[in-house]
Amino acid sequence: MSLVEARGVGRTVRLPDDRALTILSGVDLIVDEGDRVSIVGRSGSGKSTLLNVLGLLDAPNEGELAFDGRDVRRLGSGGRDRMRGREIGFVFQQFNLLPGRTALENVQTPLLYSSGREFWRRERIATEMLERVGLGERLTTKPERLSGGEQQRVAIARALVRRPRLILADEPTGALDLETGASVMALIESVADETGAALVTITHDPAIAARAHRHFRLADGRLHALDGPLERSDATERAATGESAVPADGVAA
Ligand SMILES: Nc1ncnc2c1ncn2[C@@H]1O[C@H](COP(=O)(O)OP(=O)(O)OP(=O)(O)O)[C@@H](O)[C@H]1O
Repeated sequence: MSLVEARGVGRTVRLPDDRALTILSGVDLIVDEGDRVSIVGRSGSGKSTLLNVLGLLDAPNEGELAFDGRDVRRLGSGGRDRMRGREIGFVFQQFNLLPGRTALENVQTPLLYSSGREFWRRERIATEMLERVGLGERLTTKPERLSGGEQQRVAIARALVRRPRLILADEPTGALDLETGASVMALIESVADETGAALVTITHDPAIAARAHRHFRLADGRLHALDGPLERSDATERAATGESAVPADGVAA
């Protein structure tokens, strides 16, 4: 069974002058367990909106959206919040860490909404996750004293600490230099591999997009599959050599 199934999904918002703005239209996307999907597109094409819809943050006004076989519209807002907290992890360009809180406190935050063993063992679980991302020595360090790459590692640990089945990454390497970005991406992929999570990455960077198994482009709110799904080895080789499977502006001709 697919993890996420979006069929004919559309999202329209009402502007302050009462005009309607259609941001997404007729989007079909199926994401399976363990999938690696990249989405490119020009600024303003609707990428973040699509990620918010897939992450159950924004509701579609059209079409059907199912998560783990369940119709998201029937869940109600409490059910959507619980499903998001348990099953979905977000990684953003701007890390979004809580300032003034240690790395360990930041990573524990999602576990405050868990229950039972996960709740009571939250410090141990968060510590193990920080060790997993190579920050076992920085547990009590606050984000403002960490480098950009380290901050993103904390954010990754926080996103993945509940072992979500879907990871949604919005420009996860956008604030990092090329080398740090590639290592951060490799880290997200390896943790996703361990847990069998699906990974959907929005990026402007063709090398990051090429690391995925399936590639899409959003243009004017419509999602297009890019030609010829790349084999993993081919994608990795292209990423390593800087050769692009996706045009530099992220928009296919
Ligand atoms: N709630 C909203 N109300 C009004 N307009 C919105 C709203 N959300 C998004 N938009 C508009 O919809 C369009 C798509 O926004 P979105 O953030 O999804 O694009 P994007 O592809 O992620 O852009 P970027 O790459 O610049 O982050 C933009 O023109 C944006 O201004």
